[in-house]
Amino acid sequence: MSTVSSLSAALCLSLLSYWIVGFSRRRNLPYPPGPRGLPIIGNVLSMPKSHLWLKASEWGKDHGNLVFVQCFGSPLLFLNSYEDANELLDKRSTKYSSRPSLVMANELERWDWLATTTPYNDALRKYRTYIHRFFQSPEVLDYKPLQIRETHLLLNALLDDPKDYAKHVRRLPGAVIMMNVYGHEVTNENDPVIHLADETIRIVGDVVQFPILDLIPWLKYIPEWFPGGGFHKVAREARKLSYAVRNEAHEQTKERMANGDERESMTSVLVSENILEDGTILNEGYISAAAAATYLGGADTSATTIMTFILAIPKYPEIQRRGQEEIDAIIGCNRLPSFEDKEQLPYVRAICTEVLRWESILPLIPPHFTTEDDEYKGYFIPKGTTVFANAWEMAHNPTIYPEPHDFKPERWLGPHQPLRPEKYAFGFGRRLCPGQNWAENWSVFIAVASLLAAFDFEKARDSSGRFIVPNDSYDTSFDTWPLKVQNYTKVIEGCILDSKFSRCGFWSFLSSPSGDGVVE
Ligand code: HEM
Repeated sequence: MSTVSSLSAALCLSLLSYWIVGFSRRRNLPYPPGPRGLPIIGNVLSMPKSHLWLKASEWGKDHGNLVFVQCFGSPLLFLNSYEDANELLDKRSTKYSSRPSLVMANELERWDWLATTTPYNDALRKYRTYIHRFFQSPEVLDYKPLQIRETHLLLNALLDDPKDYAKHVRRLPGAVIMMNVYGHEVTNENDPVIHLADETIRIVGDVVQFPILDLIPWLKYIPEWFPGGGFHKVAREARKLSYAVRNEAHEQTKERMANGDERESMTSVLVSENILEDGTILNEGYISAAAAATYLGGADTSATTIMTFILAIPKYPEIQRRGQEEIDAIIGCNRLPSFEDKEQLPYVRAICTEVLRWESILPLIPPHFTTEDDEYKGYFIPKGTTVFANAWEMAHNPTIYPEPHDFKPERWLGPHQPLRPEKYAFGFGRRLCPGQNWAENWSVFIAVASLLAAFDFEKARDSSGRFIVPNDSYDTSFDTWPLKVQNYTKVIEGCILDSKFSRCGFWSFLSSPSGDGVVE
């Protein structure tokens, strides 16, 4: 079949689905407002290549907080306000908790086992139960000492090699998660398990190259030799990776267990509990999928949060000073912060909260998908609508947060605080991030408090001694068009800090081999 006839067939199919959606619409209720689209293709031409959240905010200015668009008959709804997201995604989560089907990612590359892309089904409920059990509170795995140890390793690495700060920061959550999930110890920067997982994150991000397949799913049938069939090769490579990332570290954990060399982890506990008399493991596929999804969901997001702190702090020396004064007054100079200090460090906690708001780590919450028709505020929301909560717009609404682009921890002090970013930054309803507690309450806090305690951050200078303006653009790493799940990863390129290790003389014990954070 020629390309032209393929496209005509695809357009006919799209027209049909457009017609079906229109037909099933309840005649007495309109769709929510939105920009006018063209026949058949709808709003496809208005969809930006990146930063869809900004476009959704812009549409919101003209059409209100609910914005409805269509792409080739597929309905998309943007929720620009927390109230609407809370009402639909939290309170009506029975209807709003699935995920849209992704042709390239799920069908061809076989990432369908990944929690973030799985529809709301039994497998997802299993994954979430597992992750919750081990990550929701530190009681099961007692991950706090490990977080402290890895944070101290980060401080040491920054001391030795401040220029590579991004690499050191990235290691921190990755190493803790690998230990929690597999009992795998990350000993150096060339760790093969981390390398495989990071490669996976990159490849999943590359799905963006083939948006057309999600728009016109029928195109997946064109053969590899046919013009435009290059996606088959990419999908083949990705399938290998999908298999490897789910199974390799899992198998290594089983090997360690067989050799009596296991360290307690999510995988080792679940495998032991599910082993049958004949040696097979009940639910093994779910166990390996949940474990792999944990790293993929938690490493980049947590690292980006800490990087955002490092980006903010040299721009606001006054905030750095105030945070350090609080730490010095409460903790003094003889030890580094511990989790027990958290209650007594309100300003440091306020910095962590502002980090979560200031540069929304996931500006568009990964899309939810409706599994039933719904009515809301007099509008009709059809089954099969892809729903995006626009966390960026929620976090930068000037009526809630005056001067929203400024980094102001003070917002989070005192009795009358605005809407807290935890309410939307970790998503909604039945898809709420299962790593929220691990990240927010433990990992990010201890990293921020320890970095403040140990370092003075300031902008680097050029050879003439002038401050270099940090490059604060974020990389978008995971981006599935037209769904545009944008997940910032690497934050700052080029210079950002001269970490002056002048604070309290902590260097004397940090650079000691134990790095245990207590001055002898
Ligand atoms: C500051 C760090 C983090 C942020 C900002 C964050 C944010 C999010 C968001 C917005 C979602 C989508 C929720 C939704 O669809 O409504 C999500 C899902 C998810 N997160 Fe996190 N996350 C973070 C850390 C973590 C950590 C540490 C883990 C693992 C321990 C993790 C594992 C997951 C998983 C597995 C999902 C998929 C859940 C599902 O689709 O049902 N995340 N996260």
